[in-house]
Amino acid sequence: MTPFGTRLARAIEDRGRFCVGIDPHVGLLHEWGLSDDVASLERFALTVVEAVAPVVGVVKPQSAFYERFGSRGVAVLERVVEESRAAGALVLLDVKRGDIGSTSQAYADAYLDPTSPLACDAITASPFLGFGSLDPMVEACRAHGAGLFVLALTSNKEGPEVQHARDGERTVAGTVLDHLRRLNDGADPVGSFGAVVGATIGETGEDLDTGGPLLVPGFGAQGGTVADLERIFGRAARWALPSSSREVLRAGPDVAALREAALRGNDAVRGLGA
Ligand SMILES: O=c1ccn([C@@H]2O[C@H](COP(=O)(O)O)[C@@H](O)[C@H]2O)c(=O)[nH]1
Repeated sequence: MTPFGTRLARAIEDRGRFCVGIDPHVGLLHEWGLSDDVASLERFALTVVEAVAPVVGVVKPQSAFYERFGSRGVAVLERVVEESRAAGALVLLDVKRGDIGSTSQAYADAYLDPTSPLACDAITASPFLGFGSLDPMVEACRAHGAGLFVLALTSNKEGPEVQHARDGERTVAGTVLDHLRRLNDGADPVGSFGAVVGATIGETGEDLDTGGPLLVPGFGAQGGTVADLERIFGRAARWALPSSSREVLRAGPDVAALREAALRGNDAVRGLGA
């Protein structure tokens, strides 16, 4: 199986680095003239898929917005994953899983094993039960050519309390980034083990180049700009995936307008890391 990093490098080359979040917020359902029910969730999410999955490299559905409708919402998520992949986009499911190792194995089976109904190209994971607790997910990525994006420096204002905490010389975030560097060692052109680093984090002094990709939420609605990306990431931005949900989704429900918003985002970040 082709490693995720290789597939991602191709997707960036062919379609660009911009990642569109498919987050059916209740407020957006209403802005689109829809109700807060499963039929509307499906209409919203599949409209976004139709508009953006044929043109962007990566889409990022946020699992919470589907889970809140129970099993019927998860069935919609399954369609989002399947139809996005059929349209040629990689699917990075934002689900931020992490637990003791034996349960991490079940998460790996659920999202990273291609025989699962919810199999994706990559997922987000939380390392805060200890990086080693993610080993089953790491092994599943190696076995199935999937990718893992591990929280390191998140875009929310509460993140630094934990992520900037120090154990001797190293911060918690720095330790996460070191683990990722080890996992990506020797990968060419880029590894399959990414970090989640927000566009809103400001200066941290951390080395963000791990040899793997960087998922960069916080771009757009949370205030992150192209200038922030250039300042925070420098050369490491060559493997960055700036990600935006609400800012693109507000262009809907018109399919052409949504696609235009995604293409605009893609153009804005094309030259990063050059
Ligand atoms: O540090 C993080 C990690 C994940 N997210 C997720 O990204 C999107 C952001 O949505 P916007 O509408 O573009 O603000 C959302 O799904 C978050 O859960 C993040 O924002 N920050």
